[in-house]
Amino acid sequence: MPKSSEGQLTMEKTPSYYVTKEVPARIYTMSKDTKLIVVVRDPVTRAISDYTQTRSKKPDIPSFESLTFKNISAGLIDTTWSAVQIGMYAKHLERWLQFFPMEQLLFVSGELLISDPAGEMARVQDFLGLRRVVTDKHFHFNPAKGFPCLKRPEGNSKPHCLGKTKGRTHPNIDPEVVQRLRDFYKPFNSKFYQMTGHDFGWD
Ligand SMILES: Nc1ncnc2c1ncn2[C@@H]1O[C@H](COP(=O)(O)OS(=O)(=O)O)[C@@H](OP(=O)(O)O)[C@H]1O
Repeated sequence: MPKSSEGQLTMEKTPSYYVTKEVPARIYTMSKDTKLIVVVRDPVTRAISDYTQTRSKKPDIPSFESLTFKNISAGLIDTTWSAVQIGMYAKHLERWLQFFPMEQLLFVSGELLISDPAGEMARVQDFLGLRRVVTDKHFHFNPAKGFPCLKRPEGNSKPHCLGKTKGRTHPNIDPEVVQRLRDFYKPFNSKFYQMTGHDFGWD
């Protein structure tokens, strides 16, 4: 990581850090004061989003339904499938808490990042000890995309939306499978709400 000068913050983003076993110890060794920000969303939607992303690169992969189960008739969920495993947020958090206190972690709601981006960005800026420079003036909701886009508060420049690979249409998943996943995640979600002191409203 490059060093930050006075008045600067160095930031780095890697989605797989949160779930990679060796990472908390490595970051702690690098700098134990590091602040950690994780965007989390409903783990069921997250799994479907993950699958949609993989399928866009490998269209021949098996169905979501068949990948979800180790044994479909016994209803045994395959927790080794990364799309399922990543959403067990409480399990991953336990590893982080062996190195970092909860005060150094911020969990941003992926749902609120869409419905109230300025509100979530206020939490991020407060957490980082920054003035609230990014506000609702910086967001423009694009109804066609169904997502907020970034804009400059002054002038008429075109808002910047995320690219086509974000916000893809998800396939329809068998509602029974969705319900089985909901039931599976329930205890992990409750534990996560309890650990973070924040109810993300996924159940
Ligand atoms: N403003 C805005 N514009 C577009 N997309 C948005 C936005 N805010 C959040 N999202 C959601 O971000 C999801 C993609 O994020 P990823 O976690 O896949 O990104 S990354 O690959 O880890 O960088 C993506 O998930 P999918 O809808 O499943 O594609 C979006 O729902």
